[in-house]
Formats: sequence, structure tokens, C-alpha cells
Amino acid sequence: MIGFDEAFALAGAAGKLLGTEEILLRAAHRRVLAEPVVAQVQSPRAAVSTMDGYAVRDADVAALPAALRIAGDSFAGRPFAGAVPPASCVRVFTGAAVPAGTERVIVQEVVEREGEVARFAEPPFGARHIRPAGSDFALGDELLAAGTVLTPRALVAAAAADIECVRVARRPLLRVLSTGDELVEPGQARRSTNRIPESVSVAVAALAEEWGGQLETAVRLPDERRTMERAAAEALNAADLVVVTGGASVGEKDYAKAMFAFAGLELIFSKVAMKPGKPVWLGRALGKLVIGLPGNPTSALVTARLFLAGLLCGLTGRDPAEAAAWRAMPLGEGLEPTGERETFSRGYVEARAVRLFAHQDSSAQKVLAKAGLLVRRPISTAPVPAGASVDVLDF
Ligand SMILES: Nc1nc2c(c(=O)[nH]1)N[C@H]1C(S)=C(S)[C@@H](COP(=O)(O)OP(=O)(O)OC[C@H]3O[C@@H](n4cnc5c(N)ncnc54)[C@H](O)[C@@H]3O)O[C@H]1N2
Ligand code: MOO
Repeated sequence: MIGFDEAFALAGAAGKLLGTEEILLRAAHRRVLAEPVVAQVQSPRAAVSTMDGYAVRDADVAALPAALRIAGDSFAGRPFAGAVPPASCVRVFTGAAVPAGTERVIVQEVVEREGEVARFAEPPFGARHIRPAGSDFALGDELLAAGTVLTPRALVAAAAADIECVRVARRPLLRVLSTGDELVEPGQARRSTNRIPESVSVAVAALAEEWGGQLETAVRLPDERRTMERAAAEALNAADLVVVTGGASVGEKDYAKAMFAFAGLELIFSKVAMKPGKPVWLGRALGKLVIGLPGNPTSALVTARLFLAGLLCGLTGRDPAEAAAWRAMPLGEGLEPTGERETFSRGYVEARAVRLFAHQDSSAQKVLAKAGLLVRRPISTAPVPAGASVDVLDF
């Protein structure tokens, strides 16, 4: 059995960028940049007004009151053309270019307009209300690095760079194989007493999509060796990454690893000193990655959130550490010793401190809906007092 950090590092290193594709920025939400985004224009493109008002020379408003002829207008996208004559000003609007030679914009609220003349009575204290050209970014600036996830915020920067298409990491295709004779499609369990809803694959697919993967398909499998082998062969053929749930432990029908034996499965790790999730395993067969999650739903989700997310970071050119951005938080309650395995408990925030849900069983499902945090605690034989700092991760 290996430690969690060692296993996580192996998972992160196992995932290598699969390839790239060029797509429209409009379709690039959540994708991972494979190349940096470099500004093709500067921003602002010219010195622009930050307010609606009048662009003036300082000298023309040095003695007040002053009356200046309005030489013309400058609108956003339609600037004032030509030179501003002496003792004149230009009507400007927010985002419009400030005419050459003018030095400040006086907001319209303090200006009296009479036909083609603007009267200034108050001294123009303080702000010039001008954004210099290129003050946000210059032509040629790298606005986004390769490996950046195109969040709504990053999309603003990419579009502002005057980019129409971006080169992004190809999305790893995932096939999820849920093993277990007891499993049926949600909606069908009520028809029989011995069946339970298959509750993990829908969540694994969603989690994989959050981390840049794409579900190719999800398949339910009976605990029947031959059927499982056929499904394994098909999965290795169709997907970049195969996720198997259940059958990871030592039961008589735990065939999750055995079903890939014909394909020469090479294990990268198998069994990790963690709770929950001890039976999690990762391997490679026919050049494809295969990750085995324990069947217990909480164990499956915890190991997916850690290892599958780390693996997908690697496969999309991101730093796997992004999937394990632990932060410190004070404990809102004292905790019992953890024992022989690192513990990843499900927690929630109350009064700015983290507390653990009472139901920490590996099979828990209901509480997952509320468990926004994983609380990591090292192997230890000592209790931890309330107020002590623990590492937490968004779950
Ligand atoms: N003798 C031992 N027994 C067990 C060990 C061990 O070391 N020695 N490990 C335990 C640990 S820890 C875990 S975790 C479980 C995980 O075992 P498996 O991966 O083999 O999971 P299954 O036996 O297939 O299923 C466990 C449990 O979860 C339910 N399940 C499975 N898949 C789904 C699904 N897709 N949706 C909903 N529920 C699912 C299944 O019905 C079982 O109740 O093994 C311990 N045993
Ligand atoms: O390691 Mo298992 O996931 O505790 O129940």
C-alpha cells in the first residue's frame, strides 16, 4: 500500500496531454488553453474618456468661469476628426477617444451648455477622467498562459485580445464501466427487492466534465467475467480513459482488474493508505489509462475527486496540483485520532470553521449532496483539538 501523496503524484504524472484542436472562442467555455493568448490589439485602443462630458485643455479652464466653443463630438467608435481649435472643447462620451491636445474630461454634470458653447464654473479638481491607450494591456502582451481554463472571466480577456479561435487541449474521452449484479438504471430499482440504483457513474461523468473530460458512454456490467472482458476490450478501443467502479476489493466477484488482464494491464498503483478509498487503483492497458474506483459511493466520489481530477489535469495540459489545492482552515470541533490511513472526511463550514458530518460511512449517499469540503488528516494516534488547523479541499 502506498501513501496518498505518492499515489496522487503518480496519477498526475500518468496523464499526458492527448492532443490539441482549434475551436471558436464562442465554444471554448471550460476548455484548457494549449497555447497562450497574445493580445492582437492594445486596450484601450486609444486614450479614452471614462465619463460623459467635455474634453478640454487645462489652459482653457485655468481661469474660471470659462466659455468654450464646442468644436464637435467624440463617440465610442466614432472619434472627433481633426484638431481642436484654441479656446474650444469637444463633447465626449464614455469610452470615446479623447481628442489629441485635450488633457482632461470635465463631467457634464458641472457644465452648462448653451447651444454650441459650454460654460465651466467649477474648478476641475482631481481626476482627469482619461484612460491612457494601452493602460490595460499592450499589443503583444500574453494575457492567458497555456494551461489556463477558459472560465467566463478568462473568456473576457481572450475576446479582448481580439482572438476568434483558440487552440485548446483535446477533451479526454471517458468510458465509465459500473460493475455489480445489483445495479440498475436509476428509476428501475423499485421494481425489484435485490436491486439498487447505480448512483456513481452519473456523478463520475459530471466530475470528469468539470475537470475537462467528456463522457464517451457509461455502461453497467454484471459480475460476469467474460462479459466484463468484452466490455473492457470495447472500452479500451473507444475511450482515452476507462473508469471502472466497484469490484476493486477482494470479494469473489471483484473482477475490475482481472477484466483487463487479457490486455496486459500494468498497475501504476493499487491500494492507497487512505480512508475512504483504500482499494483505488490505476493502470495502463493497450496504451490507455484505466482507473478503478471503489464501489462504495462516497469512496468512489472521494477518489474520483482526487485521482480522476489529477489525471484529467495532466491529460489536458494542466498542473495536476490544481486538483489538490488544499487550504488551511480551523476545526470547529475536536476530532478522534485517524489511525493507520490518511483520512479524507466530508465536512461543512459553520461560523468560519470546518465541522465533519456525523455520517462518515463509505457507503453514504445522502450526505454527499451537502458535503462541500474534504477534510484531510494525516495518519495519527493523537486526538485533534477544536481550533487546530486542518487542510480542506473543495469537494
Ligand atoms: N475483506 C475485505 N473486504 C473489503 C475490503 C477489504 O480490504 N477486505 N475493502 C473494503 C473497502 S475499504 C471498500 S471501499 C469496499 C470497496 O469494494 P469494491 O470496490 O469491491 O466495491 P463493491 O464490492 O463492488 O461495492 C461496494 C458497495 O458499493 C455498492 N456499489 C458499487 N457500485 C455502485 C454504484 N455504481 N452505484 C451505487 N452503489 C454501488 C455495492 O452495492 C456495495 O454495497 O470493499 C470493502 N470490502
Ligand atoms: O476504503 Mo473503503 O473506501 O473505506 O470504504
